[in-house]
Amino acid sequence: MRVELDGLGHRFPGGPALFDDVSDVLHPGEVYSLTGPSGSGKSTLLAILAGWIRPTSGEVRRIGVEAIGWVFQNPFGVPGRTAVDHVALAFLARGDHPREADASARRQLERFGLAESAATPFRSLSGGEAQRLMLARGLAADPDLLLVDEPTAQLDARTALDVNEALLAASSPTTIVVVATHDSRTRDACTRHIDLGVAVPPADARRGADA
Ligand SMILES: Nc1ncnc2c1ncn2[C@@H]1O[C@H](COP(=O)(O)OP(=O)(O)OP(=O)(O)O)[C@@H](O)[C@H]1O
Repeated sequence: MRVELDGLGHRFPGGPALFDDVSDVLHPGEVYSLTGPSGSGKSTLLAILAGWIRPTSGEVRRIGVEAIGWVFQNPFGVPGRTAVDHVALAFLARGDHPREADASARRQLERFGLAESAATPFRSLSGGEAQRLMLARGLAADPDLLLVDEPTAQLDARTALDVNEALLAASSPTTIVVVATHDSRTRDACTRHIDLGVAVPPADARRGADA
């Protein structure tokens, strides 16, 4: 299984070129950071990887990738359901027996430093705990490709540190993980890096488009 990025570039109609000629091959077992300044197209590239947006140049080849999961920057869950319920649901959806699903969910929570919060309702989790729960749940579903958009954007520095540490636990031999971030510490927690570089100033980009 792999995802091949072949000369990817994108420009929304009437907008500047966001990135150009991005090529890489993504493999399971790695956690890829996707960095670049605000507006450089990180979220757009995630959407291209997911197949939601067609790039204006180049091609994405998803080889053997069927299930794609997302973790968004705003954690969402069922307020009254416990942390362990959120993760167990992913195992139940994979066909596990409820007792096995519960045990697997607890192991998964432990991996993400949430063992103590297993019985805590989602509404009472801190922002960092909720974000780690989203990562735990995202990986529990065992997607082939997990796309994580700015996981620390809404968090203070101390809480972001916990989430960055959780990213170190996010590597899975059966999942390609891609994390869009502008946080250098989140980048450092990843095992491989894709940098979209400096955003092209709109005026220059338009001149390029008109040329
Ligand atoms: N559907 C769309 N149509 C037109 N322009 C868009 C669309 N989606 C995003 N853009 C523009 O494309 C640019 C890149 O957006 P994107 O969200 O991909 O960047 P980003 O690097 O993730 O930014 P940030 O770090 O601020 O989240 C922005 O200027 C944005 O306004």
